[in-house]
Amino acid sequence: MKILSASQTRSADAYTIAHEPITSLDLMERAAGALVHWLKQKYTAQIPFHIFCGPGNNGGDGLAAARLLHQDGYDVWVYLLEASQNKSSDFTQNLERLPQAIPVVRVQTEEDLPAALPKGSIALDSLFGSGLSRPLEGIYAQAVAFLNRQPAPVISIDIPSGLFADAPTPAQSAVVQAAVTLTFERPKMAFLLPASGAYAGEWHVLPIGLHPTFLEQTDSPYHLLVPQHIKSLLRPRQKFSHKGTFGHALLVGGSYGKMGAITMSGHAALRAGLGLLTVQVPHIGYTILQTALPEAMVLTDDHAHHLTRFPEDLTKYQCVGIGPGLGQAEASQLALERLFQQVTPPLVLDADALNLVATDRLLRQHLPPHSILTPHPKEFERLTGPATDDFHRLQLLKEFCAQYQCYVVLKGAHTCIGTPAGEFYFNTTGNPGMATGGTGDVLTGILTGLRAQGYSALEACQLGVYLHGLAGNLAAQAEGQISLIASDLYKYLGAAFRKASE
Ligand SMILES: NC(=O)C1=CN([C@@H]2O[C@H](COP(=O)(O)OP(=O)(O)OC[C@H]3O[C@@H](n4cnc5c(N)ncnc54)[C@H](O)[C@@H]3O)[C@@H](O)[C@H]2O)[C@@H](O)CC1
Ligand SMILES: Nc1ncnc2c1ncn2[C@@H]1O[C@H](COP(=O)(O)OP(=O)(O)O)[C@@H](O)[C@H]1O
Ligand SMILES: [K+]
Repeated sequence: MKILSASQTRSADAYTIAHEPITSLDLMERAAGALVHWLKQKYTAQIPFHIFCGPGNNGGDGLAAARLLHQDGYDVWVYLLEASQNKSSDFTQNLERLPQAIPVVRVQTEEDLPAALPKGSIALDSLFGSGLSRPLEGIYAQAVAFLNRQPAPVISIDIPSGLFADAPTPAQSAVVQAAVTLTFERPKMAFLLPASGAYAGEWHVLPIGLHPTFLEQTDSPYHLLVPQHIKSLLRPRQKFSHKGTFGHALLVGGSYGKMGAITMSGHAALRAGLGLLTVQVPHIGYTILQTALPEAMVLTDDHAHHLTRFPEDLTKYQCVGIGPGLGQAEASQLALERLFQQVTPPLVLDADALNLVATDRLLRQHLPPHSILTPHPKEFERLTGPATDDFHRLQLLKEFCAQYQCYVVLKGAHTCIGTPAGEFYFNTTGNPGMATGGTGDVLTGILTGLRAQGYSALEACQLGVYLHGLAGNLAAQAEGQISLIASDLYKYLGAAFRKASE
C-alpha cells in the first residue's frame, strides 16, 4: 500500500472532489462520519468530548464531528482557536451548521482555556492536520501544552497537531501527544519513524473513499506492508514436493559464548519452511549445535572459538546467512574477504558480519550485489555514518542500497526495507516485547530460510519482516510482551504463517 505525502493527500482530495464527483464539504462530512463511527464503537454517550478546533479543514473535521456526536446524544464542548485570518470555507460552513446547544469557547488567550478538562472526558485534537506549514506558536502552542497536561486521553484527528507529516519536526516544537490518532485513508510517514512516531500513539486508518484511480496512478517510493500483499507472496507446498524442493541453506556464525545466536537462527530458518540446513560453527560449537538443533547438519571450523574459513564448495547452498554470534576476529574478517572475492550464493548479512563490512573498505567494495543486510540503527550508522534525523536516515538508506545494489532491512518498531531501486517498505507487525536479545538472530534465520526456498530478495525481506513481527504479536498475545523472549518467535512462526495465509 502506497504511503502518500501531505501534498499528494491534498491532490487526492482534489481529484476525488473533481472526479467522483463530491463537494469538498461532503468529503469532510464523510471523514467526520468515519471518525464518529469509530468513536461510537469505543465510547458510550456517557463520555463527554472536548473538541479543540483550529482554523483549517482539520478544525472543520472537528466541528463536523461535534455536530454528529451531539446528534447522537453525546455531550460535546467546542473550543475554537482561530487566531488565523485564513479560515477554510469548510471550517466556516461547519461552524455555521453547529447546533446552538453545543457550548462554544472562543480561545484567544491562555486565560480562555479551562483550568482542566473534567475527569472521565476525552479531548479531540483537531487544531491542525496535514496543512501545517510551520511549528506552532502563541495560543496554539499553549493549547498543545494544555492538552498534553490533561489526564484526559487525547485523540488526534488525522495527525497530532504540530507534527509535520513528511518532514522532520524541529526539536522543542509544540506537538500534541496523542493516545490515539485517527488518520484518513493512509498513515502519515511521521507515524512510522522513531523520533515522531510516538506522538501518534496507537493509530488507526479510516478509509474515506479517496478516488482509486488517483491512488493507482500516483507514484510513491514509500509503501506499507499489508496482509493482502503478504498473502499473495506465500507459496503453498505442493503434494509431490520433497526436501530438495525447499532449498539448502548454510548459516555461519557462533563464537565462544555466543553459540545461542546461531542456534536460534537455525531454528528460525527451519521453521520458515527450509528443506535442508547446514550450520557452520567453530569447533567448540559442535556438541551444542547437534544437541540443540538435531534437524541441522553441522560443519566445524578448524578453530575452536571463531570462524577462520568458509566451506570450499558453496554451490550446493541456495543462500548463505552470516553473522549471528560471529565475533570480529581478524581471521573471520579475512575469511569474509576471501568469500566476497568469489561468486557466492545469495547472502544474508547480520550482526558482526555487518560490523566487519562497516570497518573494512575492501569488504564494502566487494559486497556481492543483491545481498540482504539486516542492521539495527546503530549497525546502520556504522555503515553509513550518522544521520541528522529520521528523514536523512532514509536518504542514507536509499543511497547505500543504490551504491551497493543491496537490500537493507533497517530494523526498528516499523522495520524499513530499502531496495536498490529506491523503494521503501515499512513493516506493520511487531511489538516492544521484541526489544530483547536474539530477536534479530531469529530474523536472520527466517530471511535465510526464505531466500534459500527461492523467494526473491525483495519477497524474502517482505515476508520475513512481516512474519517475524506477526510471530511476535502472536507470542505477545499468549505470553505477554514483557516475558517475550527470542525463542518464542520461532515457536510462534508456524502460527504466523497460518494467520498470514488466512
Ligand atoms: N476535503 C478535504 O480536503 C478534506 C480534508 N480533510 C482534513 O483537512 C486537513 C487538512 O486541512 P488544511 O489543508 O486546511 O490544513 P490544516 O487544517 O492543517 O490548517 C492549515 C491552515 O493553517 C495554517 N497554518 C499552518 N501552519 C500553521 C501554524 N503553525 N500556525 C498557524 N497557522 C498555521 C495554514 O496557513 C492554513 O491556513 C486534513 O488533515 C484533514 O483533517 C478531511 O476533512 C478529509 C477531506
Ligand atoms: N519496539 C519494537 N517494536 C517492534 N519490533 C521491535 C521493537 N524493538 C525491536 N524490534 C524488533 O526486534 C528485532 C531486534 O533485532 P536486533 O536489534 O538485531 O536484536 P539482537 O541483536 O538482540 O538479535 C528487530 O527485528 C526489530 O524490528
Ligand atoms: K490534528
